[in-house]
Amino acid sequence: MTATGSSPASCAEPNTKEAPGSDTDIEKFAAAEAHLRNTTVHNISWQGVTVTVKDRETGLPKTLVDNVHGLVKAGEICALMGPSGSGKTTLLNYLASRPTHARSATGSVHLDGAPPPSRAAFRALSCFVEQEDALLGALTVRETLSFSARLSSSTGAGLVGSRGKREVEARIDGLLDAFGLREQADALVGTPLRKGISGGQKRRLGVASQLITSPKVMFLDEPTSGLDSAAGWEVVSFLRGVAKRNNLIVIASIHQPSTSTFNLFDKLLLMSHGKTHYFGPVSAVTPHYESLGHRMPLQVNPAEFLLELVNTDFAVRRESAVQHLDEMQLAWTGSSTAMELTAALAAADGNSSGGIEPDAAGKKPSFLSLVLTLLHRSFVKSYRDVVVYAIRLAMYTGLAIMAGTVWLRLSATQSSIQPFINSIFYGSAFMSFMAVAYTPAYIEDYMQYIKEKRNGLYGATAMMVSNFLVGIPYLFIFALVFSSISYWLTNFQPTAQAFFTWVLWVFLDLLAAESLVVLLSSLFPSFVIALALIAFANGLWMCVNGFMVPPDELNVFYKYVFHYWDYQKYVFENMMVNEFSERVYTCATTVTGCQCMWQTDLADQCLIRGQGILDEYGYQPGYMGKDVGIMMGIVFGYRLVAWIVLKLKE
Ligand SMILES: Nc1ncnc2c1ncn2[C@@H]1O[C@H](COP(=O)(O)OP(=O)(O)OP(=O)(O)O)[C@@H](O)[C@H]1O
Repeated sequence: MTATGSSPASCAEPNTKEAPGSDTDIEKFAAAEAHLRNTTVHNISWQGVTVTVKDRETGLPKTLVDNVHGLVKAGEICALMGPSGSGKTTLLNYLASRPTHARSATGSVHLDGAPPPSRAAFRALSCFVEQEDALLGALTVRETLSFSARLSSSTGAGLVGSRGKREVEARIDGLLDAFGLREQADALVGTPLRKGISGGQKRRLGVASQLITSPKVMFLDEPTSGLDSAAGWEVVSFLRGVAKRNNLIVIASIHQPSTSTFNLFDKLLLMSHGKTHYFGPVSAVTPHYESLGHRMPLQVNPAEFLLELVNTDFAVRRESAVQHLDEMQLAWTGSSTAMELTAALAAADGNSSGGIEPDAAGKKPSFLSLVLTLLHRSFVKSYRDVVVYAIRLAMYTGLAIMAGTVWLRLSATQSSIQPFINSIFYGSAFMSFMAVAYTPAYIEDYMQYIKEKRNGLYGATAMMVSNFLVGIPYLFIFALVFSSISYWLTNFQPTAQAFFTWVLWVFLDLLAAESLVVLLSSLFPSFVIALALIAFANGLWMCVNGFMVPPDELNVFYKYVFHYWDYQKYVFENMMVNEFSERVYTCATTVTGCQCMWQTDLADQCLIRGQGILDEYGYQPGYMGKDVGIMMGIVFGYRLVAWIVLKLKE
């Protein structure tokens, strides 16, 4: 194993730092990185990888990756490079055993010359770092690693149970040091409202959090995209250090690395139009092209030079450019480097020691332990990230003050009856509507879930259960705060029982509204689309809940298609029953005598029995238990469909 961290050459990059991976580094990190050491997988090889999709436009087969071979040994870091659309991500997904959305995908991927015993075994031995690695902004750097360890399907959780917390802490400290994040350990990752660590540090944290599960093979999709050259160099340099010290295999697609970042890689797979144009040592790529008559000018970034050579997108005369590209590709297949690769592949297959099984050390955490860890993580996020609940609490408090002061101290007279009804409708509908503010926080959790699901950490059930449970106390607090202010200011029926019944219905309203947000945001995890759909759904529920058009008047389509499973119907109906079923209102007295707008059995006493108002809507008391059951059913239904959506997206 060599330790040759290159120093950066360009002046835009830190030239005082040395890339980790030196002999002193190996000693320094020996103990802290013991868990990362790869003694199991000696190489990964792939042969004849061909991925074909159904062309979106023509419907005809389109080959994205065409008969690609390669071999990367333990301790090597390989760059997958090529112009945009050359098939890098597709190949990376195929190698990492992830979905490629292909019509057909063929070819073999071997570990130490033999196919892995199963997809699950391969995944346990490897990890994939996404291009936009989702991190939770409200967690600190150390917490991010700690939760990854606790959720991890291999070693992390096993350690928490068996070898203890200290061992996990030691691993986390080791990773913080290895990725230069020790000083940021207690810094927040960063939310839109609270600045956190830099983009490069986030990327390093994303890589480190995948390493906590001790993978032997790492796949990274453009780990430097969106970073400046200095930050990009640091990411690859730290990665190289860890790979060298621990004999890991690293394969990373990379867009346009700077010279010094490019030189950190040991091997290069250069692709264009899905085909291999070069696979071999980085140091031999310029000689290869020189032998084809393409001398690299001095002072030119080799990566840029190579990308320009194999890119036909901007060619003035495209046909001749494509023809020239084909000739270069043909020249590669006949080159000595290609022959060496063929021989190395044959040797690797010849030395096969049978399928490699992942270490048995790590146990999968139990479902309960996963849910508790997710609850803990969501709880930390809930009180630290104001977007999750604090802003909503402020909003609901503002809404309560506004509603309470607009409908201020209504009296039990007939002129207050319509304002009472309006207030009931407005409060319940608006509370539901404002649940839309939960969308960004949920989409962040969703993205995190997708990433962690792909890495085999936990599934849809653990996600849905923990998400549901963590919201309950907050929603109850919202309901209590909103009701405590608006109920008494408005002067709804002033009894404790009526008040707590009211709180219950506001709580159920919020529970259903948040479940609707979860469902629609799971279906369309894009803020704008989810927002539009949630607003539309709320608009629909408001129209058909019985306030705008009394249920008996509602046309049959809306009544039978939407009204009965509109959760706002049950909230509105029960709040109306709560206010009117046991209250009596005075009629107006004029010079001509008593004038009652609602005629009830109390008209001769110049009073209106509240039930008379309920009769107009067809509402009767005594159905609260049943209606609570229906509300729970609707909440459960939303969650169930959201769970199915998450399952299908797996
Ligand atoms: N079903 C499809 N029909 C047509 N083209 C497709 C289809 N699926 C993928 N492609 C195209 O195939 C090409 C290969 O995609 P891939 O993401 O693997 O390339 P890439 O080299 O990683 O590109 P980039 O560097 O831009 O991420 C892209 O141009 C993509 O748009």
